[in-house]
Amino acid sequence: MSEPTQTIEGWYAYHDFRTVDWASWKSMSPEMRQQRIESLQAYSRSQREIEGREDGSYGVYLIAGHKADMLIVHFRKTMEELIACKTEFEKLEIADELIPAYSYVSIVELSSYLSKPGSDPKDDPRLKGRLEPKLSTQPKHVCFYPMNKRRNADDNWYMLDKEKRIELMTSHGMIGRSYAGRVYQIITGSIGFDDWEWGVTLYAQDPLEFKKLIYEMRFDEVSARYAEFGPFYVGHTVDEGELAAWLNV
Ligand code: VOV
Repeated sequence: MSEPTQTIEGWYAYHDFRTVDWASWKSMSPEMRQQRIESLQAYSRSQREIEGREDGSYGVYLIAGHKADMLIVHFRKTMEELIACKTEFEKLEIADELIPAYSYVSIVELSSYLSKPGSDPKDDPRLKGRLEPKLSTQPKHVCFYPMNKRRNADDNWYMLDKEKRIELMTSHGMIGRSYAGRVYQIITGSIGFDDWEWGVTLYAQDPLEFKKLIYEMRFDEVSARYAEFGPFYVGHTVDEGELAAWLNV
């Protein structure tokens, strides 16, 4: 058996994709719409306060294409809190108009591939920011997709020996680092939690950087040979005022 890679985990993550039922939304009276928008804004503001308490993080995004219209991301200390976030949202009146399109449950994960042998990654103070990322400080655009590492008879990531996996991940890290300051990645592990093995959440000021980075990685062996991808979602962050303007009919 190959030696499993040690991982350390941070906040639990819930990516909640929604589609607006525009027909139902448009058929409401302006007063009903306004009331629902205001309660969504109040909910959103209260969720954002979690960052100040360092107990989690929250972000709202508009999504391009027909797969979803918006994305709400919750980071929390426990799985129970993720469920509470979901329930609190569903109890809002406007949730009846925001139809679930996709969701992803995972936990922020760092693997030990590139850490120095013998060192305890938990001793590194820089890690806190990576394990407990603040969504409010991320660049404007977001890209999310789930992925697996392949387990075919010929190409099975989980049967490679540790040295080979370190070699491949080193090459992966080098490509990623050439995008330093332009693309920020949050890797969340989801084995046992959701249908894929990882969620990849990327942030960039310019969405074209997503295409450039992901394309370049396709040529790198770890992605070319071992990666399998789920659906891709791309969009940008909005504050409460922009959210209200977007919902305004
Ligand atoms: C800004 C870009 C960027 C950078 C700098 C970066 C670096 C790194 C490092 C240093 C490490 C390993 C240690 C750790 O920190 O965990 C990882 C780990 C990982 N990555 Fe990565 N990655 C990036 C970006 C990046 C992208 C775009 C993808 C999607 C792949 C693609 O083809 O679409 C990805 C995937 C992953 C995954 C699934 C893991 C976990 C793999 C496992 O088997 O455990 N990643 N990644």
